[in-house]
Parts: sequence; C-alpha cells; structure tokens
Amino acid sequence: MKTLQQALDIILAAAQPLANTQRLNISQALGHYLAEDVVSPLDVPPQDNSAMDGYAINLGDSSATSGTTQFEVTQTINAGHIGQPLLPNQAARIFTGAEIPAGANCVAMQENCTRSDDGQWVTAHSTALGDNIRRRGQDITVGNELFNQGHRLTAVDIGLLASLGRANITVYRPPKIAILSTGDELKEPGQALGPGQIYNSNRYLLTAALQALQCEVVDLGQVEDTLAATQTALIRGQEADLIVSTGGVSVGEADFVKTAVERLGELNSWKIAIKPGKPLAFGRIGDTPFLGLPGNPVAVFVTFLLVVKPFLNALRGNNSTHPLRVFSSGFDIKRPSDRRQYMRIKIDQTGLIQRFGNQSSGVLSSLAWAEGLAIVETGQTVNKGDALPVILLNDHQFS
Ligand SMILES: Nc1nc2c(c(=O)[nH]1)N[C@H]1C(S)=C(S)[C@@H](COP(=O)(O)OP(=O)(O)OC[C@H]3O[C@@H](n4cnc5c(N)ncnc54)[C@H](O)[C@@H]3O)O[C@H]1N2
Ligand code: MOO
Repeated sequence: MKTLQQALDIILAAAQPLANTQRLNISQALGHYLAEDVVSPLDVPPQDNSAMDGYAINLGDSSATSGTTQFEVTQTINAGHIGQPLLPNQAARIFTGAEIPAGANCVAMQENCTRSDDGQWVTAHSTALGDNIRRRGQDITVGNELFNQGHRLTAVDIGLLASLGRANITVYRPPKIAILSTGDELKEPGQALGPGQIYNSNRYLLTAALQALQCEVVDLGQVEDTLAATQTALIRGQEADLIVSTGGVSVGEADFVKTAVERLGELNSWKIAIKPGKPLAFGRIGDTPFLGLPGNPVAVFVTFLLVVKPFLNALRGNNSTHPLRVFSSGFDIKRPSDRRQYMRIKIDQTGLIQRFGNQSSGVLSSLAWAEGLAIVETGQTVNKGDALPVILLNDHQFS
C-alpha cells in the first residue's frame, strides 16, 4: 500500500495552475481564488479620525482635561467634512469618523463633557492626550501585503478589499471538473427503486462539493455499463481540467472505467493506506488528469477532502493544507489498523471527541452527524484521554 503522501506527491505534480483568469467585481468574488497579490495602495484609515461622538480638544500645555478647564467651542465637524485648525484651549464638536482637525490632540466623549448654556464653552472629565483618536494607518498602511495569489476570498476579505478602494479583482476562472458515476445498481433521485437498486448519492455529493469550491461541473451523467458508453463519456470529459469518477476502482470485474481510461490514456490503480478510501486510481485521458475515487459515499467525501480538494486548490495557485486541531479521545482503540483511519467524530460537552457507532464507509449519515474526522495512524492504539488530530468539517466551508 502507498501512503497518502506518496499518492499526493504524484497526483499534485499533475495539477498545473490554470492560465485563464477573470476580472470580477468584488461583490461577485466570494469564495474565488486570487490570481494577483494584493498590496495596499493607501493607509486605512486615510487620516486620523474620531472614535467617539464628543469634542476634539487642543489641550495646550496640559496632558489631560481637568474637569474644570473650559475649552472654547469653535465649530462642529461632521463625518466627511474637514474642520478648521484648533488653537490651544479650543475645542470642536465632532462626530465618530470625522477627521481630527489640526491642533487637536484628544477627543473627549460627550458623556464626559458639560457644555455651557450659551454653547460657547465645554469642560471635560478624564480625557488624556491621544484618547479616542483613531490614527491614520492603524488598520492597514500603504504597501502592506494583504493577500497572496491563490488565497481564497472570504466575506471579511471582500470587506477589506472594499476598504482599500478595490472595486474589481483578478481571480482564477472556475476550473471545469467532469464527473461520472458508474454502477448498474444506481438510480437517480426522483425515480422509483427497483430490486437491488440504490440511489446515486455520489453524483450529488460531488456536484455540491465542487460548486462550493467555485468549480464548474461538467456532469457526464450516470454511464451505462458498457465499454463504448464509458469511452464516449470520458472523451467528452477531456474538455475539462480534471475528470473524477466514483466507483469501480476496487478489485471487482464488472466495471469498464479502468479499461476505458487505459485505452484512452494511462491509469495507475493504487491501494492507499487510509480508511475509508483505500482504492484510488489516477491517470490521464489525453492530457486531462483522471481521478477514480472509490464508490462508497464516505470514501468519496474523505478522498474529496484529502485528494480532490488539494488538486482543485493547486489549479488555482493555493497550496494550503487542511488545518488539524487536537482533541482528547473519549474512546479506546485496542485493535490497530493497517491503514490510517479518518473516524467520524463529534465533540461532547466535556470537550472529548466521541465517534459515530458505525464507521463503515457506506454510512453517509455518519458524516452528516459528524463535526470532524479524527485521525488514527496506521498501527496506533488509542486510550481514552490520548490526544488525536482532528479535521473539523467546518474548516472546509462546504456548508
Ligand atoms: N475483495 C475486495 N473487495 C473490496 C476491497 C478490497 O480491497 N478487496 N476494497 C473495498 C473498499 S475499501 C472499497 S472503498 C470499495 C470500493 O469499491 P469500488 O470503488 O470498486 O466501488 P463499487 O464497488 O462500485 O461501489 C462500492 C459501494 O459504493 C456504492 N456506490 C457506488 N457508486 C455509488 C453512487 N454513485 N452513489 C451511492 N453509492 C454508490 C456501491 O453500491 C457499493 O456499495 O470496495 C471494497 N471491496
Ligand atoms: O476504503 Mo473503503 O473506503 O473502506 O470503504
């Protein structure tokens, strides 16, 4: 058996970053992958401004307000308007976000201020030099490198781009991923099940997972179990950046995917030391990479996370790996496995991880229940309380 890393080294070497990029308005760019480095062209905020509604004050020779010294109120400055300079012991009525006038060296919040009846004077309690002034560039300074090419944009990132004044951004175009599922037992949702049949869940799971990662899905459909039909579908898939199939990669004989790929290109069938997800095929049809995932739905999801997602990221210049968290085990594993296991787990109220009772790779409800996948290495036994690395599913933005 190969380790997952050995397989990934070979597979990811075939992932060439896409040549095509597109310019998108930032309001359309959520989840897209940057095809440019983003450097700030300006300071944010662009000038010192007030953090509070109150009074901007020139303290003169003092370092703080006394509560008794009166400051002459010379003007009112609203956000978006520029005030006149303040002389020592002068003040300006000011509002949150308004630019600090020259000469002012603190802002007293209005709750700490008393204005004279005629409105000409103000006194302020407990306000010292620099208080309530948001300094120019305190968020971002000109020249800051904010994001690298390949970074995937979140909602916060989109807000940050807007704060730089960026209206448009260059991102990778969505890769085209062709998918096909095989198996005579498969029926599409909405149709009646016949004897020996099950619903095709992989097709929909894969489509949704690909869409969530900003891919364009080329659905080759559920292919009739003949060599000719399989070849025709795969040839159609050649226009894509990657072809992904599910099912038919194990040792069974009643499947034409392997033969069809071998005829049209090249195929390596591997056993990977992971559970689920042992059988995996990798090859190409013409120049288009081909990945054959196992048929069991949990194995599809786990290999999608561990193999397909890194491939899709690499197509868009992103080499980030799945983050691992560490939790204490709430269970024992006395019998070691010859494969690394990815166990469906939930975190209980005491912070321990508990596993789903049935870890079979045919039990898709275990994944719907799970908050994460706990990793138990090949040959490892586990005692309650042992630390285990966990992939949290929320870290993957599929929901
Ligand atoms: N003698 C051996 N048998 C098996 C081995 C082995 O090493 N020796 N490996 C097992 C492991 S592990 C896995 S994983 C599976 C993988 O099998 P295949 O990739 O060949 O997949 P199929 O046999 O076509 O299907 C497996 C399973 O998944 C169901 N399936 C398939 N496609 C779909 C779909 N689109 N939607 C929902 N469910 C699907 C299918 O009905 C089977 O139950 O092989 C083991 N066997
Ligand atoms: O490796 Mo298979 O994925 O156990 O079920």
